[in-house]
Amino acid sequence: MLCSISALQAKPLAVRPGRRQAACSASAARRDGAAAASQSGLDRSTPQQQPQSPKRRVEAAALALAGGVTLSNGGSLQAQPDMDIDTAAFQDYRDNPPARKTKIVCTIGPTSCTREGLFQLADAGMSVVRLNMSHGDHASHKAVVDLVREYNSLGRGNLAVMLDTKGPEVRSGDLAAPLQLSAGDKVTFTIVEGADGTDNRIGVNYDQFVDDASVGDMLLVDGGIMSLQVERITDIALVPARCRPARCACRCRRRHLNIRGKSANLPAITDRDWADIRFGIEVGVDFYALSFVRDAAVIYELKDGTSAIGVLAKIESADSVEHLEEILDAVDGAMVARGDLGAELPVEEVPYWQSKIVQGCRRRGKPCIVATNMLESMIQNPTPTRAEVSDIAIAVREGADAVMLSGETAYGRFPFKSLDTMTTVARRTELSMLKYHGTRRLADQGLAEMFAYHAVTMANTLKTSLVVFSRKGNMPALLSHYRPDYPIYCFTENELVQRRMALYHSVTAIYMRFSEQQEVTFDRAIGMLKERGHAKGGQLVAIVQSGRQPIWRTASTHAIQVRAVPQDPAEDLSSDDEGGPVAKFPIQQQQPES
Ligand SMILES: Nc1ncnc2c1ncn2[C@@H]1O[C@H](COP(=O)(O)OP(=O)(O)O)[C@@H](O)[C@H]1O
Ligand SMILES: C=C(OP(=O)(O)O)C(=O)O
Repeated sequence: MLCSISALQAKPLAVRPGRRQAACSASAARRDGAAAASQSGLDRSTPQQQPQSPKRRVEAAALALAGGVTLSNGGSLQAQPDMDIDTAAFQDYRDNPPARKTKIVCTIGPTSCTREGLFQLADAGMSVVRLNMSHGDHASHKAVVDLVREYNSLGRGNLAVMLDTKGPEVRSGDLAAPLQLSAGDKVTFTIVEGADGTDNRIGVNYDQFVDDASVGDMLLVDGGIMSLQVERITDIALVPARCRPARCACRCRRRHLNIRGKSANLPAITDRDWADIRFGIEVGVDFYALSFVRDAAVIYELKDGTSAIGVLAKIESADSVEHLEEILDAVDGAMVARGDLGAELPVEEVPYWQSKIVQGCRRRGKPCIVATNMLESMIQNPTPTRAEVSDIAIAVREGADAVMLSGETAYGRFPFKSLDTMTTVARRTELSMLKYHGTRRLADQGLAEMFAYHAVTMANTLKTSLVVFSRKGNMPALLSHYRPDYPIYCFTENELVQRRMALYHSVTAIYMRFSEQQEVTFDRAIGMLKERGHAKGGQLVAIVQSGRQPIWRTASTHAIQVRAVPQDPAEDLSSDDEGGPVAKFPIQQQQPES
């Protein structure tokens, strides 16, 4: 049984569905369909829910492979409205849920930096560890990276590390004691040394603060938790302001300060950031999240010296949204940093920008993280608010690659419950929206792009996972871009690629040494999928191999195949009237195209 589409660099597509392949696909399709129908007990009388005959599904797959079809759900060749809900598939998924597709970034801080804490978060579904360089020191961050390496080397998972630069941010200084303020109280922000909250005088780390502010401006503390109106600016660099809330505990210790609508006039990457960036190279982080990016120039500056490390732009300033398209063209991915974004821009504009940024990344096939305040109330409480749950669901529905926890896992009282809540909400949301849709329509016509597109269409039609072999990570990223219904298993012998995939939607990356022989490698990979419970005997998988150079000398540069996972003797070899029992793997050597 082998369905294979392959092409040498400039060759046209050839569809070669053999009889065995049709038989295998048909039997698997029948099993799928029957299982879904019996589990759901649903009335399938509407056209969209009509079970498709196995033959039609295979024909549909072949048609889809022949091109000209929009990315769609299992079997239907019509374009589906976005976020469609397929009730039968929902039931199917609920009974046999695949891996979560949306990744989770956790900020590591005092409550999660121990071996036990970090391992527990990792076991519970953390994909990427975020080091916030605004806090902690190099020694404490290095200790976290060491724990991540230990976790990965134990074979327990595949965590990536993201170093989030402090950036040219404006922050208040330390306080000797918490401040209690009442309405009408005046607060003075000053660059004069020694201000520690005494007499309501608070330090600021930015010398030009006074030049940027004007009387009447709103000064936001911690993204707007407190807002203060600037009443007076003195020539000794003081900014007195009136406190808005009736009575509040002033959360002013090392907090972000933003003047609404104005970006600070600081260098894009400060000396302190460069030191942190060098530290990132030394310890081998996988991503930089660059704070307060204003335009693309700073991205090129950073990428110049650090090519192996993915650069994500944090979109969090009025300047960055103005230059959004050029920034997204330059970066490897982005973060919707809603804390500062909602302080520099009117907060009601944040959802609009969130959608723009997520869609902008998805169009370019670049990963996007939605961050900040996702489960803020769980810093103190064991349960989320309904609004927080909806907020996560929206990010998942928009197709963000990842959602992020900040204070919830860094210093909150319920770091594990927060992660558990986020995981559950993400998965539930994914179950209710089987169909994501690719956003690019073969715009640049590259062969790899076309293969990714068709492989995803085929896998969706046949309801199979995708298996990809990758040396540089390009093909799994492309497959992820098209948001397949089922997981992408990326096999690689490059640990950097493996870790980087931790951020990409739907991708589970598995380290595996490739054999000189393609068939041995495929065999080994399918064996690993079975061992880890990702695939069962008799199931189909779509194998994709594509790149500028073939991995195996005798193989095509580009190939898509559908194969059946071999049955163990103990497994039920259910017979199939079109082709007999599913054959043992490997069934047939793939021949290179001449
Ligand atoms: N490495 C760290 N060491 C100490 N505290 C940390 C660390 N990382 C994060 N935190 C705490 O967690 C809070 C929330 O994290 P985050 O949202 O990343 O911070 P911020 O908004 O201050 O940039 C921080 O304000 C800080 O109190
Ligand atoms: C993620 C953000 O950045 P930081 O935690 O550095 O404030 C944000 O502003 O939302």
